[in-house]
Amino acid sequence: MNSILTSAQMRLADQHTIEVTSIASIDLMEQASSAFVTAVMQLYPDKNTSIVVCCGTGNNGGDGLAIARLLQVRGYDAITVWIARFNSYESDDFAFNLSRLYHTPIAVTEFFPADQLPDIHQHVVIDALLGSGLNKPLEGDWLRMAQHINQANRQTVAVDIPSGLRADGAIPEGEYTVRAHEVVTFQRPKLSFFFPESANSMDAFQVVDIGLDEDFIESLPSDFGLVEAADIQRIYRKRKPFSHKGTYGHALIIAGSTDTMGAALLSCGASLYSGAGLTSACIPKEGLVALNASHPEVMYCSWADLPYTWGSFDAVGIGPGLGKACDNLPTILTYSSKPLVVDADALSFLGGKTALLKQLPLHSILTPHMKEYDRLFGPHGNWWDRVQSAREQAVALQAIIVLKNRYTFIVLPDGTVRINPTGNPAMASGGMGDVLTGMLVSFLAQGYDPQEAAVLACYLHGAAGNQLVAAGMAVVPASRLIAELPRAIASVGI
Ligand SMILES: NC(=O)C1=CN([C@@H]2O[C@H](COP(=O)(O)OP(=O)(O)OC[C@H]3O[C@@H](n4cnc5c(N)ncnc54)[C@H](OP(=O)(O)O)[C@@H]3O)[C@@H](O)[C@H]2O)[C@@H](O)CC1
Ligand SMILES: Nc1ncnc2c1ncn2[C@@H]1O[C@H](COP(=O)(O)OP(=O)(O)O)[C@@H](O)[C@H]1O
Ligand SMILES: [K+]
Repeated sequence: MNSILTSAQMRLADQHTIEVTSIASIDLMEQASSAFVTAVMQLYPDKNTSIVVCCGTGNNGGDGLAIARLLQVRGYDAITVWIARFNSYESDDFAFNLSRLYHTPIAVTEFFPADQLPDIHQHVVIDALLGSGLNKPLEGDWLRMAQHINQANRQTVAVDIPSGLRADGAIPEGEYTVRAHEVVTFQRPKLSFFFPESANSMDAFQVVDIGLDEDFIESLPSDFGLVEAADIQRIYRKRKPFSHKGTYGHALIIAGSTDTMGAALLSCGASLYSGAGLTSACIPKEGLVALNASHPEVMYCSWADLPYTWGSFDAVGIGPGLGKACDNLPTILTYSSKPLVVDADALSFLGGKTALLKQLPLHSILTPHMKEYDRLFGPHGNWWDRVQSAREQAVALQAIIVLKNRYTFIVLPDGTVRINPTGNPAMASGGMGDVLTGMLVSFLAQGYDPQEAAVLACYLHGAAGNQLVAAGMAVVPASRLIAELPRAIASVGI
């Protein structure tokens, strides 16, 4: 897992690297700038590309100056530098890099507050105005400069972070930032990149290694970690040669109603294709023909039989398309001591029912999307607040909260958060969450503990979607994703 640092921790890592490895801070800036330039050269290999580098006077601006020089050394001849001299401050490394720039043919123009900014004719803008040192919203000349860059509507690449975007904390609605097509960020992604509000500031990011001390970074206490393929390799257990259906557990999906039987079928299919030894469906009887036609492997369990058969299930999920039958949830909670997966209608049913929420078996998995989350725990004005609230709720309920979005936040009972990187907009269609629920129940049934099951299911769900997009699909229906699950699992190990 890749820990994600706050900007204060990033500064610590910066200082630590300088002290321990005896690298001078100016050389660290050079390493960062060189890594940035390598990324830019891949984005714009044509060395005739005209580029304007817009620099502040702190270390982000210092990076910008070094980037301009290094691009020129690597053969890019159409480089212009603008410096925003909007106050008297300049960092030492900025000043040093400015003196280096005067030995090059690069044209440097400094803008003071009263100056008019010329039109931007260049093909690419490199945004090095402000970085992780941002401590207030853009205003005055800084705001005008950011607006000028955005209005030029050129290809914009931000150094470390789009100027004006904060690295962590709530992103207030309407906060103005430079709008970057690509962010080349140093060493670790910034936490704010994973919040939907950052979509106003950036389309994509890539992380470049600038040589900070990785052991030190990983030793810092971090509440947020990015799930990596290596985590999935570590968690996933290969199927054994002498195993049989009993080895992989019995999953029960309680779902569906007359009008929403498809949700139940999708969950059951996902359980089956994720490898549960047996999958049973507790659905309204009128869904049986459809169930047998779509997934003949799945068995049926009636509501009347549930109290007697409950002990035979290794994991239970409840909620997709369940409708009115949610009224049975209080009874179900009296049966269960094992963790449940609670989704969709069952989550809405639990909204505001604090006493019932507290009856959930320990380490149950709740899988709300944003609206379901707010229905459960009250409205939140932004994603930062929602995630902080989910951390408190996960600790209070000793539950795992899978807060679904482009980047799903898997919030663990100790209040720490795992961020799932996989998935894509081709998956943004109805039924996708029902598939995730089936996968979660399946992995629980196979004996993964709830935290492992949550990480595994979210990662493989998105990985299956990514595989289908890579194979040429622009849209991925949920039923198609199910069929891809075995291949996504195979990519981890057969
Ligand atoms: N950490 C690392 O690993 C490495 C980091 N590196 C680079 O350093 C960057 C961080 O640099 P940094 O700390 O000098 O801050 P930076 O963003 O340039 O701001 C400077 C000054 O701006 C001011 N200011 C703030 N907000 C403002 C606003 N809204 N409007 C107006 N002014 C505002 C504020 O001054 P104040 O207002 O407090 O007087 C602040 O002091 C980082 O993003 C990366 O690019 C790499 O070189 C090497 C490795
Ligand atoms: N743009 C996207 N990028 C990544 N994952 C997505 C995207 N859109 C949807 N998903 C995933 O699809 C699922 C949607 O869940 P949900 O909204 O509950 O769907 P439904 O209720 O229709 O079954 C979540 O797991 C979410 O992470
Ligand atoms: K920047």
